[in-house]
Amino acid sequence: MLAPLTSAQSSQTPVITFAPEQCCLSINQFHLAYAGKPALRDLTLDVPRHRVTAFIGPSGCGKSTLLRAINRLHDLNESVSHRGYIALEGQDIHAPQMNVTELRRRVGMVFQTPNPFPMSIYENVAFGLRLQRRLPKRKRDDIIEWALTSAALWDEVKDRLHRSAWQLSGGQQQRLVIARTLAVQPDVLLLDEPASALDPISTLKIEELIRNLKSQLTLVLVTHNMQQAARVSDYTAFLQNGELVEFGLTDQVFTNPRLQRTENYITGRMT
Ligand SMILES: Nc1ncnc2c1ncn2[C@@H]1O[C@H](COP(=O)(O)OP(=O)(O)OP(=O)(O)O)[C@@H](O)[C@H]1O
Repeated sequence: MLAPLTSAQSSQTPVITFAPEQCCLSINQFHLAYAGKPALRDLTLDVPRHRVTAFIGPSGCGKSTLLRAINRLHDLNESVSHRGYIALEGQDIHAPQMNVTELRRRVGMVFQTPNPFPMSIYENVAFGLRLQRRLPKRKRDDIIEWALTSAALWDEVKDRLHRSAWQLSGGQQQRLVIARTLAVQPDVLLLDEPASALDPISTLKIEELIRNLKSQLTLVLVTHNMQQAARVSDYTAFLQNGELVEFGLTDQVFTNPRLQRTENYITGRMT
């Protein structure tokens, strides 16, 4: 497990800092408002590389807003204003020289409802690759097999790659969407409640996949499911009212939270 450099905790500004070589995303005093109404309040948080970090907290606390901020999905929403700093591998994501298309390749995002495109399984995974660069077919096929294998889907679809993606089950569709994201080799995968629309067996497959993927990239998971956060994440950030309340090792946050507010949420005394 990564050892934080510093762990200074107060009820106002909990801060855990990782060494630069351990830190993938660095969020510093980040504030975001919709039409002037704050959704994230001066949030400071480091996301460690090659680990799973869970964002938990009551509905409306700002979890999805923070995920969307990390790959600049708010750019087209004119009502959004923000200040502060988010860095990916030390680079300010809002710097003028930041290429947003390249940022979104490096920071993939998977949503609650599986959203395969209306095309074949093969073409879904090839989609981002085709936008990115021209590849010889052999090379493209290799990447598609690698991405589907990484998403634990290859064995189930290898004989029907050219059938419609919409013929897959919901759980398979979600793994296909993850394969599509992996194919362009992101550094970070943001998962916004990726299993909440799935049955228990598909949910366990997604959880196993998340645990396995951290050897390849950094994962951030938004979930309402406390057991899921405890099962798959290494670190947990608890947000409330747009503020970071507590951040620490998942084992510590779940078994020995520092703050009463965290304990109340985790034990279901606050929803
Ligand atoms: N596009 C938007 N325009 C205006 N307000 C928004 C928008 N999206 C979110 N909000 C508001 O920002 C706050 C944070 O919302 P957000 O969706 O990030 O919370 P959340 O923690 O992800 O909630 P949930 O767990 O219910 O998905 C809420 O008050 C919400 O109403």
